Amino acid sequence: MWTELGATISSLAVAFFMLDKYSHCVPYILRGYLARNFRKLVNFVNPYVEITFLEYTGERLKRSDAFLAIQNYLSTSSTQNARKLMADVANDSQSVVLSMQEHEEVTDVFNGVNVWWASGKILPQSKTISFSHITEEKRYYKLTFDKHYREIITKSYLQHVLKEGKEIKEKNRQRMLYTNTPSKDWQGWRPTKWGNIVFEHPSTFDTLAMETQKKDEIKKDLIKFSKGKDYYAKIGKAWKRGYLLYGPPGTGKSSMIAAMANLLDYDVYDIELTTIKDNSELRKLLIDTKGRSIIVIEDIDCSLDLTGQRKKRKEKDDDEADKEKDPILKLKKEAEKEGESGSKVTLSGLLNVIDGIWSACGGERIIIFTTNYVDKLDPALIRTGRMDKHIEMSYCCFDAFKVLAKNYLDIESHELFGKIEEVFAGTKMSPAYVADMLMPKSEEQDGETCLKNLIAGLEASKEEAGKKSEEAAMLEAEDGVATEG
Ligand SMILES: Nc1ncnc2c1ncn2[C@@H]1O[C@H](COP(=O)(O)OP(=O)(O)OP(=O)(O)O)[C@@H](O)[C@H]1O
Ligand SMILES: [Mg+2]
Repeated sequence: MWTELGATISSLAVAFFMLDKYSHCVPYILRGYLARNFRKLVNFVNPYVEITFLEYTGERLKRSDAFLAIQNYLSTSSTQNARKLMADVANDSQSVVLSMQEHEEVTDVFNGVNVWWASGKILPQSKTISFSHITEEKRYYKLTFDKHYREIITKSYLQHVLKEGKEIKEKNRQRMLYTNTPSKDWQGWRPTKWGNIVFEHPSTFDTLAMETQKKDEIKKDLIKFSKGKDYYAKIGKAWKRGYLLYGPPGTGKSSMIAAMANLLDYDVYDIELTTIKDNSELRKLLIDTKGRSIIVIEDIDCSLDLTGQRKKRKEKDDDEADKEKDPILKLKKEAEKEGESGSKVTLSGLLNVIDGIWSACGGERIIIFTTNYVDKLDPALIRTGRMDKHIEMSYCCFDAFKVLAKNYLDIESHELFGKIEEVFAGTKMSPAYVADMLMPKSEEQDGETCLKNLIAGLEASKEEAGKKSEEAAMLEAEDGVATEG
């Protein structure tokens, strides 16, 4: 095809050169006419149409869905045609998915019509380090076809490619766990806002120890959300849902997130707020997340002092004047500045990301905040509508213990259960502790030994708690006497 086209164009070029050389022989009017219409002439004899699909559209904020679909679609046809391929592992971790490398070409046939796909990249114009996206490499796919088939290709064929590509992507999809990278890595040859690894957490709702009724309610809520595309469109709400998970350490908040992701088959984006410079960076990160995902901000109360930040900064400014005077303090301050994370994400920035106008990009997303101290959070952050559902992860109850005993020891009932239920009343033990007690530590330890160990542990902690409360009561009484005195 290219040889033919090249030959035609070079013949035209030769004709034009001859025309120019012997211009004195050609009438002036005809010469002008030919010059003006040279391009039209080339287009006329060129029987092919080209369509380019760039990897990034819209000022590089989001990867083009079409590009990804084409990449997946070509992964099947290129395996037979292309000579340079790239390999990746499929989601079963057993097979390999191949895709064509850059500057490769493959042919495809649709309803008897031949089309040609070529992959390529536009390299940066200069290799100097620049912070402008213009200098970054741009990958693309180029589709070439005979212009007589314009209708069938631009309509039916492209639709077929996008549909097939999406299906292949879904089939080969590996669920990912993403975490945000520092913004200095967002520029350059391989911009990456998110670092990722394959998500393989084994936690499920079956392994999660909590009251059965509460667990079922959460499961139903999640499934209803994931099937709610049309419903959310009907009521005019962005297709997203916020969950607040709160409770003491080791009560299964992180395990719950993993179980949710496994139930819905979603990716997980774990946002580390302290490494994000400002609200605009936070927004960019959010835009670069895909649908069908869970966006997590763990320990929201520790991530940023969202409420106190402004106050602290003001106090700092007041100190500034004093430090300027003292050279040692000045040096210390500079060193501190270097080590500082420097995050300027504010409460309003975070709220904007959760339910501002940008939050609707993508759809089908769950936002989860976790905290050990729900009372510390700003009410604006957790009001209904922002965090649609508040889930308390509490200390281990007998119901939760039964789930753990079944999972860890394969025991569904035992004569010691009565005793255990008795000891559980009034103890505050995290499921993490109970799970650890129930895990056999050697080949010799059987289920009964583990249950006995648990009873001993629970009784010991109950005794200790009793002693502590006695001591506290005594201190209180002493205080009372002292104040009276
Ligand atoms: N409800 C639970 N069901 C089953 N296992 C649990 C549960 N809670 C805790 N565990 C066990 O304890 C470990 C720690 O739990 P997890 O990390 O989910 O707690 P967390 O609430 O996120 O704690 P933190 O507040 O410290 O982050 C888990 O790996 C799991 O084995
Ligand atoms: Mg956790």
